[in-house]
Amino acid sequence: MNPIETAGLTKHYGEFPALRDLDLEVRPGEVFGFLGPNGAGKSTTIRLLLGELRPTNGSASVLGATPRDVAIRARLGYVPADLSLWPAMTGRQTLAFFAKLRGGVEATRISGLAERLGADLDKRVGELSTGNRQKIGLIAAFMHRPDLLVLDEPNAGLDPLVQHEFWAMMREAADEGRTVFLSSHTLSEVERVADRVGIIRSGELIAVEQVSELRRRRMRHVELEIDGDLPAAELAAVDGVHDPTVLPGRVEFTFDGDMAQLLAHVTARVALRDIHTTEADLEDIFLTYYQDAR
Ligand SMILES: Nc1ncnc2c1ncn2[C@@H]1O[C@H](COP(=O)(O)OP(=O)(O)OP(=O)(O)O)[C@@H](O)[C@H]1O
Repeated sequence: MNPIETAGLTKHYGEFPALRDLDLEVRPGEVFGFLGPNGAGKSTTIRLLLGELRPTNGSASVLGATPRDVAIRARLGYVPADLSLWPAMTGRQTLAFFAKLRGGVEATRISGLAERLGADLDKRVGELSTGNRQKIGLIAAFMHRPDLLVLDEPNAGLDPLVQHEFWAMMREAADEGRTVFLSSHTLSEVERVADRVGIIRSGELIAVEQVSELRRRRMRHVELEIDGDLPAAELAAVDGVHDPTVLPGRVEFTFDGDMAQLLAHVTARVALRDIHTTEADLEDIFLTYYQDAR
């Protein structure tokens, strides 16, 4: 049984379809990146998986149970997008409270995580900065070594050093056979830690890929300096050309096709003066998925 499985999972807010027909399998021991821009439906999916929302249609199974089953609570670690803690409690008191709910956590486990993240456990939570408060949320999610971690855009406000430590914590959890479901709108983050990525847009899952496959399909930015006219429509007709921009004496586009074929096509029409290519990053691949889906 996979730690997360959904079938036709759908959520409407009134008339508005925030999530449509989601079929998803997240496997044991993987970090699954759930990637999409603001408003794509990531938090809605997560709240359905946690039983905070009821689906309009379809179903979800989490750790082999229905999301509302309280028996799975202790095996879950959750960091919500809008983490709210008790402002008057210190980090230490907050974590002690959560530890109790989860049947106890060794003090050394908590202090070890606090040290890794540089968390201040003695300040009142209400007096902490956003990033420092987030660290308390992360410790609460990781400290009882849950089978499934559900993290909704968890790196909010974390500085780069802390982010690295947090990525290492996710990797370690997965290496121990636990599963991480990580929602993010940053492809570079997901690329670093995830094994597979699901890309969601306007409530629809548009692709699920191995990160290695995303990299293999990595695009290039191509810039051609030319003499003559090369209309965008003609360029767009070449296999692998995306988003051509035509400027005076220059055309630019992203490209994942056959370079020889491209050059033959171009030189048959205009004089080619220079070529610049740079490897596009995963953000561009991400955009391409969106464009393809549109
Ligand atoms: N309670 C609600 N009532 C009505 N519409 C909602 C509600 N919650 C979310 N939505 C809408 O559903 C869509 C998906 O929202 P959701 O919060 O799931 O997106 P998200 O991918 O998590 O975005 P973000 O990256 O900004 O957190 C958005 O268009 C949002 O405005």
